[in-house]
Amino acid sequence: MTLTLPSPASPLKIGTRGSPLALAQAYETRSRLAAAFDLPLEAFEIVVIKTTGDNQALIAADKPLKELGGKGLFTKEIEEDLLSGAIDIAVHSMKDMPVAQPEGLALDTYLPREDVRDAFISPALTSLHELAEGAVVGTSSLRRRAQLLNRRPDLNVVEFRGNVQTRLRKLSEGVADCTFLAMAGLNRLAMADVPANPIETGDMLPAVAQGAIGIERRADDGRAAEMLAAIHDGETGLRLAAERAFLAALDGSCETPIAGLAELHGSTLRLRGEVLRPDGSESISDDQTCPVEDGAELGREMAAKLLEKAGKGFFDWKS
Ligand SMILES: NCc1[nH]cc(CCC(=O)O)c1CC(=O)O
Repeated sequence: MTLTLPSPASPLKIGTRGSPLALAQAYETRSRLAAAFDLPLEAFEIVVIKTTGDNQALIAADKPLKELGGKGLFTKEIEEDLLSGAIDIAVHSMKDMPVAQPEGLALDTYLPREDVRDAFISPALTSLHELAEGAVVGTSSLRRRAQLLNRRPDLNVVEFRGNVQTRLRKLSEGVADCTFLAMAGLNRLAMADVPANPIETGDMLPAVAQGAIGIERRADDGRAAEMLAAIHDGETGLRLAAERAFLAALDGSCETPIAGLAELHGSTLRLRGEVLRPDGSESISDDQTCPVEDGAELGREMAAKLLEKAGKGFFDWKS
């Protein structure tokens, strides 16, 4: 098959949200594609798409994101633009992507994964272990909140949202002693001046797919499929297959505290998974290995095992 490559006259349209992190990820995708096919950057057009999530997050800046409404809050408009042909590919943080895509779309290309760890961010402290009794921690992530309270029931968790600058300002105002972000985002934005220290995965298991960029396309677009295959990272693909199968079998949404991480050691895949009660009162976890090609199966098995241990109502909020 001969591929009609994009050109400055007929560029490949790359859709993305407009946040600094989303743009950095779109630029990375563009440079990898340009390098793989020896094309000028002008053969690609970055199309910024405003999503319902972006609008609502601006309007209701203090509300927990989970109260702003349903699945696909940050992806609906982008996927509509893919299906209509307004864009050709879309770049996403895989951590924010539902486990299944709408009919007609495929999401199976991943760039090499960044640091998977969470970052501990504090102007005064360098690690979780330095937090004093009763310290105030700021996060809007249900997973991080539940994990923190599970290990440290004495901590006070306050709702914390916004970009890095907003969070740093809140910290300097004394609103909280620390906050958390993904190392991946900080690294991609080259935010060297942020007081961030990585948290080892044994202390805080990351979200499924944290640090991974995924690229979505129309399932029947042969050109996009072939171009994306050239920049796909197979190792990230194997790891996400295990993690996303785990998440899918748990029926996880962004409203359930779930953590999962797959790592490759030669031909062996190690999968760690954790589910927590939203209030942090209970954590159930597992740590297993399998041959690399069996990761998805292990993910499903681990999910079934954890769900059985958890029992009904485990994810319900206690009032
Ligand atoms: N939910 C927001 C989100 N989605 C992806 C990242 C960071 C980058 C990544 O994990 O790929 C973040 C912010 C954060 O958790 O700090």
